[in-house]
Amino acid sequence: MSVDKNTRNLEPEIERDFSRKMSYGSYLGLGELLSAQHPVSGHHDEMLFIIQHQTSELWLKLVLHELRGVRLRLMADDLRAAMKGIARIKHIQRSLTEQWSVLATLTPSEYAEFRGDLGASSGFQSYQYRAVEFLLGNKNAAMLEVFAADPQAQELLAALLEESSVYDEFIRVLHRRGYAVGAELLDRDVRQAHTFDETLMLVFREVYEEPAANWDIYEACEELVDLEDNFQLWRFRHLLTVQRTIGMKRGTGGSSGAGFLRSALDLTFFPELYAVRTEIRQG
Ligand code: HEM
Ligand SMILES: N[C@@H](CC(=O)c1ccccc1NC=O)C(=O)O
Repeated sequence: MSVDKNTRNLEPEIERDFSRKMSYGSYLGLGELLSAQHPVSGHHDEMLFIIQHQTSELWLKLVLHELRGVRLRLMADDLRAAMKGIARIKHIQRSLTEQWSVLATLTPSEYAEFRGDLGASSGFQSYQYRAVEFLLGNKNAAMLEVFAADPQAQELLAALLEESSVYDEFIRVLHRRGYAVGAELLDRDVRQAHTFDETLMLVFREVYEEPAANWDIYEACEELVDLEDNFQLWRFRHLLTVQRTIGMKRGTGGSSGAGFLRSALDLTFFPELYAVRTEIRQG
């Protein structure tokens, strides 16, 4: 069908009556989604700030959903299906990191006009962000305090704190495959952050020294490194955005600000997978 006067004719078969049928908007809950933006300052740029956070939270919701799926597939020893989930998460992470450039168009002067209206609210109170950290194995029970006024969020984090992480389950796959994973690691207190384990690093050295003999594990290890890399890139872009927007001011959430965020770059999910790089012996 050709276009006349730069106007497209609507084909007669196109559905028009949604009084009894599910429509695009009703399926997606757009009524709710698009009425959830409530600027408090009256400043033009606050809409950007709100939407940047809301889209990030939506993607975090999917990351959590996929991480739970990955954990289940690892429990079922289905490494290939687990890797499919990680591949998707990696794309979401790239999108989340890329999105910082939109917020970087907010100048310090513009932000200063409505920052005071944000009160004590801060991304530090993002329970989904914390849930992702927990699911990857960086548990921190002290984080739960912040959610005392939000019982649903606190319960979700309390439950995740008690559960095994994606990394715990990957380590169990290694054990079931016959790799020499230490018993202390298999019986570790999952409420604590995972910390460096020498025997696990030695298992990875075996894998990395003979990739062909350990192919799917080797591949999974590299996928996990990608995941941590991407997570750190997001943190770093957040730090840079914070520095260019509020400099060295304290955070609305009460922290020292940039210094506190920089210290998050020292956190690690899969320390043995980085340490093994130093240990690989030359052939
Ligand atoms: C101009 C933009 C932003 C500024 C100036 C900013 C600033 C800060 C600061 C200073 C903190 C430290 C906690 C505090 O004392 O408040 C923080 C934490 C945090 N922010 Fe932002 N932020 C910005 C945008 C965002 C966006 C778009 C997200 C996306 C969800 C986000 C998510 C977080 C998270 C998850 C934390 C906790 C990080 C951690 O525990 O290491 N922030 N932010
Ligand atoms: N912590 C930021 C405020 C902020 O960025 C923020 C405020 C409310 C909801 C989300 C936020 N984003 C990230 O921290 C600041 O100190 O300016």
